[in-house]
Amino acid sequence: MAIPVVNLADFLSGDPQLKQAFVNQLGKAYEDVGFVAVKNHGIPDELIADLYKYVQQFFALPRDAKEKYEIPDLAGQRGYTSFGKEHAKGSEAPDLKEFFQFGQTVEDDDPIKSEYPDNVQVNDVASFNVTFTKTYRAFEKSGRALLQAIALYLGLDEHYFDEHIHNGNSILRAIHYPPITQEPKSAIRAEQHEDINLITLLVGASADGLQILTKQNDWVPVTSLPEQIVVNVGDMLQRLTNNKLKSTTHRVVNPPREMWNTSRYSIPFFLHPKGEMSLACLESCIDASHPKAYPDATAGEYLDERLREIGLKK
Ligand SMILES: O=C(O)CCC(=O)C(=O)O
Ligand SMILES: [Fe+2]
Repeated sequence: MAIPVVNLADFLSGDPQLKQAFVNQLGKAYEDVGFVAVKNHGIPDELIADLYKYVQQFFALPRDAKEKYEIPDLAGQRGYTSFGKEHAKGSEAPDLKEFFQFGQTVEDDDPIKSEYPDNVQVNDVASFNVTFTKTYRAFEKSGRALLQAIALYLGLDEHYFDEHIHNGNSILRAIHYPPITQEPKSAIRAEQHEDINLITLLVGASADGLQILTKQNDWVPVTSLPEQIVVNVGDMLQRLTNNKLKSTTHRVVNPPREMWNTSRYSIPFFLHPKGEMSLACLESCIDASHPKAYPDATAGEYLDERLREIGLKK
C-alpha cells in the first residue's frame, strides 16, 4: 500500500503555509494510517549506505565473535541479541531475527548519564561505532523536527517534546533476518506487534516483507522509495494522545520459498523520551466521546512493563 508521503523540507522551509500544510498532512496520516513515508528527511544517504555496509559485516562474523557482544543483564538494550531470543507480546514463538542495539551517549553534564548503560563497542568491524554514533544523532535531529510538527498538530507548544527527548532513551536497532533453512514451525521474521516508543524511523529495509494491519483488518505491504524513510507512531505517543494518533500493528513476513536463501536487514530508530516523561493522556485529547483510556504512567515505567512482556527483561 502506498502510505501517505510527506516532505520534511516543507516543515523546515520557513514558509508558514507550507509548514502548516505539513503539520496537517502528518497529523491526518497519523490519525488514519499511523505510518508515513518522509522525503527530504535529512539523514545523509552516504551515512545510511555506510551503516548498512558495517551492519552486514557485523552479522557476517562467526557466531562466537558476535556472542562476545551479547551482555546478559542489559535486557538486550545494548549490544547483540542472538537469534531466537525476542518474541512479540502475546506470542510464544520467537522471531526469526538477531539484532544489535545502540543507545544514547550523554555528552553534556546531564545527570541522566548514570542511568544509561554504556554502548557495547564493536572491535571486529572498523568504523562501526563512529557510524552508529553519527547515525543516531542524525535520526534524533529528524525525529525532533517530526515531533515538533506533531506537537503543533496537537495544539501544544512546538517545542513540547524537545526537553523530553534531549538525552532521551532512544535505541538504534540493526536487525538481521537470516536465510530460512527449513520450514518455520509457526514463526515469522517478526510477529505482529506495535512499537513501544514515541515514533519509529526506519531507513531502507533491504527487502520486502513489512506489512501493516489496516482498519479493515487486512494485511498490506508497506512500500516506500529508496530515498524515503518510513516513520510510524508507537504506543507511547498513542497513549499520550489518548488514542488520537494510531500505533498501527505491523509485522515482517517470510519471503516466498524461492527467496528463502536471502537475508533481510533493517535498521529502525526507536525514538524514546527520558524515562521521567509523563505519558498521562493530554487534556486536549480527552472529552465526553473520548474518555481517558489509560492510567497515568511515566515512559520509564511503561518501558519496563513492555520489556518484560517481550521476554527481554526478567
Ligand atoms: O524489519 C522491519 O522492517 C521492521 C522491524 C520492526 O517492526 C521492529 O523491529 O519493531
Ligand atoms: Fe516494529
